[in-house]
Amino acid sequence: MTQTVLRDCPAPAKLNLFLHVCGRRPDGYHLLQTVFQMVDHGDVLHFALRGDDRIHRANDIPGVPEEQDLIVRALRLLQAEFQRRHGRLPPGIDVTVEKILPMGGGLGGGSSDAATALMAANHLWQAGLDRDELMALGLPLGADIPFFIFGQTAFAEGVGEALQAVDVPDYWYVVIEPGVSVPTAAIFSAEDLTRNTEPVTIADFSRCLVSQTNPSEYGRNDLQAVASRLFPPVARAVEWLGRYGGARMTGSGACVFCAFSTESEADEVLSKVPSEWVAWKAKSLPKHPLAEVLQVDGVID
Ligand SMILES: C[C@@](CO)(OP(=O)(O)O)[C@H](O)COP(=O)(O)OP(=O)(O)OC[C@H]1O[C@@H](n2ccc(N)nc2=O)[C@H](O)[C@@H]1O
Ligand SMILES: Nc1ncnc2c1ncn2[C@@H]1O[C@H](COP(=O)(O)OP(=O)(O)O)[C@@H](O)[C@H]1O
Repeated sequence: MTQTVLRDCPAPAKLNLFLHVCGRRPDGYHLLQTVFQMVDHGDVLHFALRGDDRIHRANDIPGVPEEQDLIVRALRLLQAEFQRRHGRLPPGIDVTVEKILPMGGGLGGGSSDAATALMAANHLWQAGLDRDELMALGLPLGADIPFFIFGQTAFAEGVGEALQAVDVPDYWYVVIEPGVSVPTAAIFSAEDLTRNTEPVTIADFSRCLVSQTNPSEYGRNDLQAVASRLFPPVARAVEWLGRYGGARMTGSGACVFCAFSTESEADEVLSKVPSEWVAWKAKSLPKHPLAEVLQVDGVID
């Protein structure tokens, strides 16, 4: 084992270009259809092997105790799986997190951090899990984790774990953070949530893109009405950004996005965003950017 440090590992945000709730599993979890799109804005993680077997987050993240951090929990799961396969514990890891993404933003920050940690540690430890095995290991920690390990724009079904690659043209996205943190559970447990949207096919979505439909104008986000009712700043951000195109919420909120064909259009809208909100632009990423850092076949292409 030669490499002991992996620095500057990206953990990008995701946007749910649409999100339909099509039913419920017997255990109460909701069956979704969504298209996940990564964008070039996110957290940055650094990893260093330790002399002992401790998994340690080296910096504070306000509101996320180390023991509850999805990164720490994911690394412990992989450490245990390594022990099961190789009969010994791999070295511990110090993780440093540059936390950029807001929590409860619907950008999948915690899941993306955990996915990046799993891929980085699989590489550093030479643990030998293939992509499907890493995705299955991450799923119990968060439904978005398999997508980030899948590593490309995807049409997702089930709770988000049944993934198929889908081509979406490059767009520039303007994203508004409405300044509230939305707990996912509160949205899914709302009585007035739409839970019976008719299933669509990947071809329905792709056909719409061919006929020039902006990706944030296809379908809808079934979680948006409930989030807008419970968190009025979400409704205000949708209303404001909607003046410039098909604006909608990502995931269970709170962030709101709109797609633009050119960077200059995105810049123009960004310059007008009211100062009460944090806002940024990001370009779509067809592939996970960690691939360039790792350049390992079998983990991510
Ligand atoms: C909505 C999505 C869309 O990408 O993303 P976020 O907006 O959170 O980023 C995901 O499905 C978020 O999945 P996940 O990250 O596993 O959700 P959690 O926060 O663990 O879920 C909290 C609670 O919401 C409910 N829940 C969650 C997902 C789902 N498909 N059905 C549910 O009913 C469950 O009661 C669960 O205990
Ligand atoms: N590394 C992490 N980064 C962010 N949140 C984390 C992390 N680990 C655990 N969490 C928990 O996950 C919750 C959801 O955060 P996040 O994934 O960023 O938002 P969302 O699910 O809305 O996209 C947070 O409120 C926090 O309690």
